[in-house]
Amino acid sequence: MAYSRAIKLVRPPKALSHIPHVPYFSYMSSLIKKENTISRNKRFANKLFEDPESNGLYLRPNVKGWEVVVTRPEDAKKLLFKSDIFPKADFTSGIDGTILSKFSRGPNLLFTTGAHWKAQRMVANPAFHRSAPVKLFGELTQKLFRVMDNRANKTVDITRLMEAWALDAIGLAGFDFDFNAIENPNSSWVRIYERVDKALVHPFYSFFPKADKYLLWVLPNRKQAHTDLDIFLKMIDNVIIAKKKALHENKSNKHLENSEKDLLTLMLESEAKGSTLSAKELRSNMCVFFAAGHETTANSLAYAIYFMAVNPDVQCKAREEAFKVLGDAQEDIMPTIEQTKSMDYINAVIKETLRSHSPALGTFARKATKDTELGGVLIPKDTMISMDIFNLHHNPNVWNNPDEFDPSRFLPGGEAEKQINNGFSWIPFGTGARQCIGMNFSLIEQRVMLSMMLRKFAWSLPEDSIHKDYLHTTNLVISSAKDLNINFEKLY
Ligand code: HEM
Repeated sequence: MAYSRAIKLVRPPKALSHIPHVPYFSYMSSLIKKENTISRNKRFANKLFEDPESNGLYLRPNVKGWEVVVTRPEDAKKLLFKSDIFPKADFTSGIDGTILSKFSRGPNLLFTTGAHWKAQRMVANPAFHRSAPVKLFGELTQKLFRVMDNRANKTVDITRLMEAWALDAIGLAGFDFDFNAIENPNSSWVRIYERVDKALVHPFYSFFPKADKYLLWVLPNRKQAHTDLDIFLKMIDNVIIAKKKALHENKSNKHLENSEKDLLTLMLESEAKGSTLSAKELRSNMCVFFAAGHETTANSLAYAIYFMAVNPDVQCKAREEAFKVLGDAQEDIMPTIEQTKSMDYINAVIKETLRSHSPALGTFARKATKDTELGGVLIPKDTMISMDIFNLHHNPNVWNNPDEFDPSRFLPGGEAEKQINNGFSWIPFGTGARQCIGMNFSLIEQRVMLSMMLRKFAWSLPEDSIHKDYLHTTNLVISSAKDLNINFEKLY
């Protein structure tokens, strides 16, 4: 029994034997050892692209079994648009009580499907359309400058700094809660959140969720993470109760423009006009905004800063644009929403960063509802399938010299515009009905922060950086770069 289960785990199903697969043990060992994203993909997937006959499909293990992975734009279109054939696979069942299920795998936008998901998206869409808190993002960037100014040493771990900035941004813009991570990265709320966040992505518990429930008595650190999570969830519950009360008593943050209100208030206001979400759904969505919106944006910002450090000409052009749009006075200028729309080059840098190193390495798996075809081969009913964003963005049959960082691809008349399947060859936020709801929110965050940063500092990579030859990123679902130190020089 145990033997046959083990065989089932390490060997792909017979029905999928026509699709090449990665070797189970070396792939798992690569995940557990947090092997660098580029080298993992070179070893396991890139070989496919060398074969002219390849349809870009391959098989790899996920937490629920084996999934087919897709790397071509034409297959992305079918997979992500035909949600009747390929709805999201259910990743919520069978793991009640784990950190993942308590924090993010609940009744929220990311994990529900069908009518349940639609009802939630109807409440959340108007909130995300109205939200564009440029003033808040600008003020947080000024706060960050004050902290950077006060440091004697101008070499900064940019991943840590962007994580602090993005945590304050999502706390305040999400539900008006101030972590104050920029000024006090060791505050108790920041530490609680960090411990929860770290516990969420632990590969061992992702693949062996039962240990997270039944073995806590021998796992004191894990038990502590559960306690931290309970405290964090209670805090969110209290914020929701207070917001609802304020709204009911007509005392919510009315003084703010709509675009500056937090997402929770905007969602509660949009509820007032029709469908409502339960307290559990609201809490679950707040958690998902953290899980899906914090590290993704933080890493995207850190990567953009890295790419501008190793491409000084790109940094120079981006700075010229920041001066052109915001003026060259020697003081902080916070962009308006209109100004963020006229930053063509900075936008191209952000887009090329997201092509080259999208923090979301892939989409969540879908599950085929019937026997169907993808990439010219049979996909049997119940097969799990996901989009490999990293390999799509690095597919040399799709992008010219994909390993080169070249923002001009995204300028008017550039390569991106000319691609026939353009809409599906650049999908850092996914595509189709389940496209990232926070896409514009995140792009605005990035335009505000980077344009202000470019006016205030020039930066470079230290001589001894481990990232000198290429950006070393790792992780299972959301990539990040460790020890990404950057030297900053103040311009005013
Ligand atoms: C650079 C930043 C971001 C990246 C790269 C990113 C990436 C993605 C991707 C690839 C998906 C689609 C997953 C799939 O199809 O399986 C997604 C969905 C989602 N993202 Fe983002 N995201 C980012 C920022 C944000 C932010 C800031 C928020 C919220 C404040 C957010 C909230 C969500 C939610 C709720 C979904 C699920 C939408 C649905 O299924 O209806 N994301 N994101």
